[in-house]
Amino acid sequence: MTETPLRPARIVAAFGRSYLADTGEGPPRPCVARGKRSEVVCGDQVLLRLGQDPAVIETLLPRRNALWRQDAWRSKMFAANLDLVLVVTAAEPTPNLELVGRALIAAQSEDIPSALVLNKRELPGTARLREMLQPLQSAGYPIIEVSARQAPDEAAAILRQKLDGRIGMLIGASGVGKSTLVNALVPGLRIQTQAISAALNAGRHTTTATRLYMLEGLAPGSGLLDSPGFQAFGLNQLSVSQLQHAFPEIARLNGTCRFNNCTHRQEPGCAVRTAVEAGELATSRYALYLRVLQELLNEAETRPTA
Ligand SMILES: Nc1nc2c(ncn2[C@@H]2O[C@H](COP(=O)(O)OP(=O)(O)OP(=O)(O)O)[C@@H](O)[C@H]2O)c(=O)[nH]1
Ligand SMILES: [Zn+2]
Repeated sequence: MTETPLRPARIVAAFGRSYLADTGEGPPRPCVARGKRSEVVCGDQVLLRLGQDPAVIETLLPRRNALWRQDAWRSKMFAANLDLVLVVTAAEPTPNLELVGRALIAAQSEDIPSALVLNKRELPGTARLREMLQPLQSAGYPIIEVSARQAPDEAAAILRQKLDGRIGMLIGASGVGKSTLVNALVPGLRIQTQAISAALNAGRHTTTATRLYMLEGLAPGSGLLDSPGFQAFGLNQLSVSQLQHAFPEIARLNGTCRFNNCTHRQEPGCAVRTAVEAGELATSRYALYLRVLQELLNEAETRPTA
């Protein structure tokens, strides 16, 4: 018996151990992973064996990057091979800058470029929000102002430009307007979502499935990854040096502290603390660095030794 050849494909939906893969031809194909462990995530590039239903993922190709989500118990990888993370904020509900800061750490530590999307720009609280985002802008993150409700076509046009040739993900606290933006960006979203649920054969539970919507009319491979119900990033897998690298304004000072392995806490001759004291590095950002650092150190202490 001759085996059908392998086809490269991209995972566009993941739910439990059921997947949909886009081969670039026809609708996405239902497929399953070989072996027991489900280690395939949305955005993964794979080699598919067609000719059976569901198709079989024979090979998982190396990932360029990955993002982890955190639940009460553990960090779990949920997306891979991203080119852009768009962190959405708005003046209402009360901005969650902690989530914004942590999203930027997750993206930056994996070398995924990110930008801030300030949605609901017509709200009176926007001027204040701009001030709050100032430290992030100084650190180098661009800010894109849109109004998904009042000017959806304009918002879509601006974001489509950013997504041309890229796979992007929208991240933000509940109520900032992510669904409104996804709806503006992906025509026929509801129909696509229903088709995905039907193909995954998992019914209404798929509302929590991570999905990748390929965007028409842009360079091939442009898409938007949607991860509903997303709560918090898993950052516990980071090393201290990865964390330092994840703050552009701290990474810039790399090598200028007295000690090579400076953690930027109490060490004498710390260039980072000097910059904070001089007002050159935002105290809010330094405080976030210290909080996440402490979490990593606590985690390392409780981690069972292999
Ligand atoms: N004023 C204003 N309201 C907006 C804008 N964009 C979205 N909204 C409203 O904000 C509310 C929340 O929007 P959603 O798109 O559901 O927000 P979400 O981020 O998807 O929220 P979750 O589903 O809870 O994660 C809705 O009432 C939207 O109509 C905007 O540009 N201006
Ligand atoms: Zn230091």
